[in-house]
Amino acid sequence: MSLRIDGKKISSDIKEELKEQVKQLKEEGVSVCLAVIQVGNDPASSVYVNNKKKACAYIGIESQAYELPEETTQEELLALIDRLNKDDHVNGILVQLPVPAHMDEKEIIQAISPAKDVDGFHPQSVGALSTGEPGFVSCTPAGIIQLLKRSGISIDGKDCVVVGRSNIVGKPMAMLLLRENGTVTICHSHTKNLKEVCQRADILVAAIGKPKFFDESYVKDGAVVIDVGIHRNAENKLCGDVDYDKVADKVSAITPVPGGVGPMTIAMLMNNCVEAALRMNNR
Ligand SMILES: Nc1nc2c(c(=O)[nH]1)N[C@@H](CN(C=O)c1ccc(C(=O)N[C@@H](CCC(=O)O)C(=O)O)cc1)CN2
Ligand SMILES: [Mg+2]
Repeated sequence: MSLRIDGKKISSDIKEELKEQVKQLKEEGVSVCLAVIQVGNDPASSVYVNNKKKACAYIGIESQAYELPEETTQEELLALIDRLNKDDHVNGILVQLPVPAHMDEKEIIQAISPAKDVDGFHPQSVGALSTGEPGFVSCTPAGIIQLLKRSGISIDGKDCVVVGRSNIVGKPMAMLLLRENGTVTICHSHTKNLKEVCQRADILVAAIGKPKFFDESYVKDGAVVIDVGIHRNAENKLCGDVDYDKVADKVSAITPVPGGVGPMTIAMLMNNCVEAALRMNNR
């Protein structure tokens, strides 16, 4: 029997801890405020933005929602970000991704002040992660580290294989595992013998973006499997990059989809907002 890593439970524990911390900070006169910007009305994005607002309300973080029309120009969005960067009341700023095709995502991410970059997507935040300087860490990979730690899974000295090299998940994931003294391999579309590399993993992070790609032939007995994928089939049922039913019996621990990595993203966003307020108040 493998351990089913319960991201719902762990994220809810983290939110409880943050709620207590925010209550304490309020008593000391420190408030926490997150500005969430959505451009257009992509239905999935609207769900995520709504969940972020709900998490803020639960924890006691003020949220400011900016719901901008699809035809908003790059300049208009940059002007809003500039205004929020300069607003001392606002601790964290995020732009929900993806932005509409006519916008320049890179320029938008770079416009957010690194001090308020609670998504951890700014190049300065990414750079700080690799050099060990203080900075915000991308929420999904940070959440995965919490899932492992809070499940009593040690990373030190382990063979960690990350499949996927996106700026938001794969690359920061590799840096975080390295920071925890894992021996890290990053695989991608040009990797030769992907299966053999995955079979060596003590900890396999699947972020390839293909539904149920990883079956039991990719994992070694007793490995820990973290599934970052989220896919919806024709019947609206969710699945990950890992074929859970085929893999679960062979491994020591595995995250389900839904209810594994996904819920941690918002919990870690909330954590970064509190961290931003602490830093802005020199705590
Ligand atoms: N600015 C950002 N944009 C996007 C991010 C991000 O971190 N910052 N990540 C994703 C969307 N996202 C949060 O924004 C997100 C995705 C999924 C989940 C989640 O809890 N998933 C559930 C399933 C939910 C469902 O039913 O669809 C799970 O896996 O259990 C939370 C947040 C892209 N954009
Ligand atoms: Mg404040």
